[in-house]
Amino acid sequence: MNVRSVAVVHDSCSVRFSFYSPVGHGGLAEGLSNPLTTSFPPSPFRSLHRHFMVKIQFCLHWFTAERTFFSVYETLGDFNVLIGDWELCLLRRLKSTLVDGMHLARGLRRPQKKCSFSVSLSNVTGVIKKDMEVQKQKFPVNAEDYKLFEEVGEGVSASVYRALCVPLNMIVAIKVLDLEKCNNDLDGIRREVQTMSLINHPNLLRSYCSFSTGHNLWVVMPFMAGGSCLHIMKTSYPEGLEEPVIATVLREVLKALVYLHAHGHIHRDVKAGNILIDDNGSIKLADFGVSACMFDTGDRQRSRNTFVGTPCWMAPEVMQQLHGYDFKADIWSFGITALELAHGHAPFSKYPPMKVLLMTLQNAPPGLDYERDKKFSKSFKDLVAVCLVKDPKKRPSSEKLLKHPFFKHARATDYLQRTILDGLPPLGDRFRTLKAKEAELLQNSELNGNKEHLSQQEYIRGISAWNFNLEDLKNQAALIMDYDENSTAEDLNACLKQQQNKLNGVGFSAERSSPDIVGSSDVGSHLEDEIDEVPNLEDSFAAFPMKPIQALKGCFDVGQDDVPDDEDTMSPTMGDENQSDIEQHGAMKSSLRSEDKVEQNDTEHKKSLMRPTIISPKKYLSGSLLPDKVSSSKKFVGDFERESAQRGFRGERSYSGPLQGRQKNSTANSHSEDASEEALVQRKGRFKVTSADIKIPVVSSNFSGTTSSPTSSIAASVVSSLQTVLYHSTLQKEEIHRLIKFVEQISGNSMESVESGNNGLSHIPLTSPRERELQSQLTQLQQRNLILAEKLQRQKMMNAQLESKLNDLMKKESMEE
Ligand SMILES: Nc1ncnc2c1ncn2[C@@H]1O[C@H](COP(=O)(O)OP(=O)(O)OP(=O)(O)O)[C@@H](O)[C@H]1O
Repeated sequence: MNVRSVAVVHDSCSVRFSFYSPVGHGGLAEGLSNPLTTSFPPSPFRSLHRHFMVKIQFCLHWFTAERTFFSVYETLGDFNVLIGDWELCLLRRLKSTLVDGMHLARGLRRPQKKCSFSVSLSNVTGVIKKDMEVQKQKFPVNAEDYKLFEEVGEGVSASVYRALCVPLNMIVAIKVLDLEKCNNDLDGIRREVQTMSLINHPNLLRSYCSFSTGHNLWVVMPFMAGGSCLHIMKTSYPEGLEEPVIATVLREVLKALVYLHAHGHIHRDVKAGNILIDDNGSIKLADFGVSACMFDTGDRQRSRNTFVGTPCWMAPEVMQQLHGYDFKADIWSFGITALELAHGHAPFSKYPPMKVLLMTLQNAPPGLDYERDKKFSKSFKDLVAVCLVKDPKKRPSSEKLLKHPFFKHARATDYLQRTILDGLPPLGDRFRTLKAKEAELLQNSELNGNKEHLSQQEYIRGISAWNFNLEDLKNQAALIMDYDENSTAEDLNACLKQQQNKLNGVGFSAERSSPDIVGSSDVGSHLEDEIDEVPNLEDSFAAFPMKPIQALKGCFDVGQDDVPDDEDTMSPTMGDENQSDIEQHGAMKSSLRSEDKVEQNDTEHKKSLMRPTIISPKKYLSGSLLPDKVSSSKKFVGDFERESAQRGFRGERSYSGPLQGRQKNSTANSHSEDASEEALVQRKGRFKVTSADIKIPVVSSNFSGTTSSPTSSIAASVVSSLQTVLYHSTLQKEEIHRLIKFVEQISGNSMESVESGNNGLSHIPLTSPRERELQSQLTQLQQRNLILAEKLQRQKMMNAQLESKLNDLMKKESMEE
């Protein structure tokens, strides 16, 4: 099929509908809800044997027998025409347009007689033409046919260059992946490349071709001259974008998601950094490195239980890994992306991943609730609210979401060209400037010894090399409330109200838009279930709080110097010592709280109420967030490097790694033959641990030199469950602390020691039923705590027995050998 003929056939399309509308716009609405009677023109795409997109220009005339009372000329965005689905698609689309039209007609408020409208479809637009024409071209698969120019982007696994495809005389982008450095994620790369070559949607970044050269894989794709939305925000809009811009960008992204979901894919990494803009304002969603297919079966199906994504954007069900997840995970990330575009950064982005996980699970979903969000429309706030519902079932599908009234604020994509792209320096220059800034920041921070400030800054700016040490991780496992230091006094009030509402709602994890509570309020009951299920090892592994910790331990960079002597602190072989470690941690937090200064004024007082458990941000993210190469003077691709890259040789530049951490990781991999290490895949900015892949390390001092046996894995699992119990126990302690703190705040009494349990409480005069209710909850929690401690003790004994049996078994085995 040649492009020209599509255009011609398409040109001739014209649709005419009529329906009877007895009274005013109400009648129109009625008319819309009935099937429209019409004969559709034949699909102009009949002869095409695949899906593809068209952009339709239409002119809508609304008229009665006497006169046309209004006309609307509009361009329908790209819409997906499925073969054989033409009528349905058209009808659906027109209906939604008519609803828009109806809003316009609302002002008329006059009885109508017979109403009809006609729609003429004008043409397939240039974008599609371009795509189709480009698609038809054959891209060479030799590195010599491409000329690499400047570097325009960098990710975990790759660097991206602007390049010229010499035979076609066309500017393209080439993603260069160093296969040697990504060899623990070849499957991911294969999936990414495959998905990119198969997708066909104007809002998705596809690849023209890919080939390997030396130990590099080159993926040739359209060059998106505007770069990513994150890049644009970093350069010019650190406080976020304007609402019509956000609406326009999000609508395009949503169209991409509708397509992906309709084809059974979950993107799993929707965020501003993966939304690319071309110089004409068109938008493409990129990065299919962690996408998954719902139609996968067998082993691949397990990927839908994979702990994957980027923490701030990750849906609660993805973190929990309890029942797997589906397309709705993308809707959550989409909601977070909306907030990211509105504020310039994602919610919780200043916190380290462990906290992000806990906050996502325990806090009410973030939203546009603060004073600074007053400028945003109700429909925007609603869009965010419907996406950020903890229960995935209650989130709308992408298709439904596309009909959300918020998208009425969306404009044609050339609006983006006129607004956010106008005046921007070329992408390569921007990329270079940003990198130089980052390097400078790194240098200054290192000079000032102020790494944590740097970490936070960089993290907020989107550079998320998840680089930890274990001690930090443990410290991060603190429950904190959503409190933003940048908030205004009104924000604080709003936040206070929110927190009080949460308290009033008994649990601490109120769901703004959903009554479902995912969090600590029901920890006790869950916990009891878990304890009862200890022998059911599969289930015990599925318990949330343990998994992220294990996942984080294995997944992130734990540099040699970061690893404490008690390296197995969080490992399943954790013994009493480690238990006391966790307790110590709890104690540390409570001591921190007790050190809280008496607040001077009201606002400060409120602040203290809102962040009772924020712990010192000491060493949030250990180590640099920047690639090694950033700090080196050799940051920008020079001729030599270009040449090297063209020869498939990238020398010392570890592009594919984040960098410091990634290199450490690969070192760790190389020096460790431990299979448990191999299964864990580390990524910068997002992490990926397949539950099926995680092999819990079972090596302990007791079993030194042994490989895992069924018995040892049972022991490991039991210990893992114990850890879960411990963890829950810590969580409960925190709940108690918070309750006490709250009671303290409202009664105006200070308590000497929260650790004194009931005794401490008895000093408080209970003046209101609410206080009494809280106290009874507190007592219940404390009782549960006691029961749990007992159960824990029993489990410990069981574990000791198992260990001794295991030792006996092993002795026997070694004697037999
Ligand atoms: N086609 C393109 N045109 C212009 N810039 C691009 C293009 N593709 C990618 N980039 C830029 O390069 C950056 C890294 O690309 P990409 O996200 O594909 O790499 P990655 O290794 O998968 O990254 P990560 O896993 O960290 O998200 C992007 O954030 C974007 O800024």
